[in-house]
Amino acid sequence: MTEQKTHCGLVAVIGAPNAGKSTLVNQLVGQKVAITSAKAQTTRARMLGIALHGDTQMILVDTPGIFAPKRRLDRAMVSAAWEGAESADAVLLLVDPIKQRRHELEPLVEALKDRPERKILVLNKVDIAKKEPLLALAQELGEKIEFSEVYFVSALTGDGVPEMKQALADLMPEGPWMYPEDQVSDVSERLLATEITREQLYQQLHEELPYDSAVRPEKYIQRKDGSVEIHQQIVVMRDNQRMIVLGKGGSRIKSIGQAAREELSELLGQKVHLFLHVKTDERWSEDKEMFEEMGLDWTR
Ligand SMILES: Nc1nc2c(ncn2[C@@H]2O[C@H](COP(=O)(O)OP(=O)(O)OP(=O)(O)O)[C@@H](O)[C@H]2O)c(=O)[nH]1
Repeated sequence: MTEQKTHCGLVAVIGAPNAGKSTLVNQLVGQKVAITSAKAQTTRARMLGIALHGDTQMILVDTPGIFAPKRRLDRAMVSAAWEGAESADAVLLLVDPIKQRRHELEPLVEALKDRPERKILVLNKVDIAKKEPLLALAQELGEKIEFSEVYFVSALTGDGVPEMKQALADLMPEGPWMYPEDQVSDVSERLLATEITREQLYQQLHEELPYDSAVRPEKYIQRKDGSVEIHQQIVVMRDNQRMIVLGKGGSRIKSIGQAAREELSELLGQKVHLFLHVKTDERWSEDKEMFEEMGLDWTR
């Protein structure tokens, strides 16, 4: 019997905030591994999504949107993004043709153009974008960066994604798989659980909740009856934000907890008991321990 050769490689997904990177990674993996939201900069730490295609395993690095960093949290996010791109077998530049802003794209173009990795341009949101500006943008970017390929996709509907996935798989070098066949991400269930709560916070509070909030894992207990008990702390900077998260008579936090619990039960395939606590800590974004819990590097 001839042994079948496997392929394995790294694909970095780079793009401005809100371009749809997490949505694309979820689509390529075939299940939700990264949270998404209409609020920019939802993705914080670098995370891996693991996609399979035939005998090929692709390790997708979903990077936080790159922007001009000022605060420590932002700087840590940006450096996590570039570390993700290093030594990748392909770097995907994902662009939202509708909302892309010049000042967000420029630094990306500058940083990418001389990099040695194979670069692929992916124009996203074809489900809502008009064809003419889409082609013009592809041409404009193609003049600045040497892309080996260009794809037009909708990460949301999946349109164009299978063709792109096939092409990416073909680029991956021969080698053993780095992760077991059934593993879809490198994020622990404990951390994924906090991300699901954070997604609900964003979805239910929209612009009311500033970007300065975090969800920390407190306890994660597997119960003997097959269910899991999860305790998390929602940290905000100010007391009025705490009141917003709690809502009238605790109604908002209840609804956030309920939605997060339902989604987690489905993802984990077991019954979930979720306990959320809201805490005000105006200095959390200067807290080393919290940074490390979120998988970010404090020293940047
Ligand atoms: N119509 C449409 N919307 C999309 C598409 N892809 C992503 N979106 C939406 O765009 C928003 C941003 O998507 P995300 O996947 O969170 O974007 P991101 O690039 O990971 O964002 P950051 O975490 O801020 O870096 C969400 O509301 C998505 O539902 C698409 O192909 N079509």
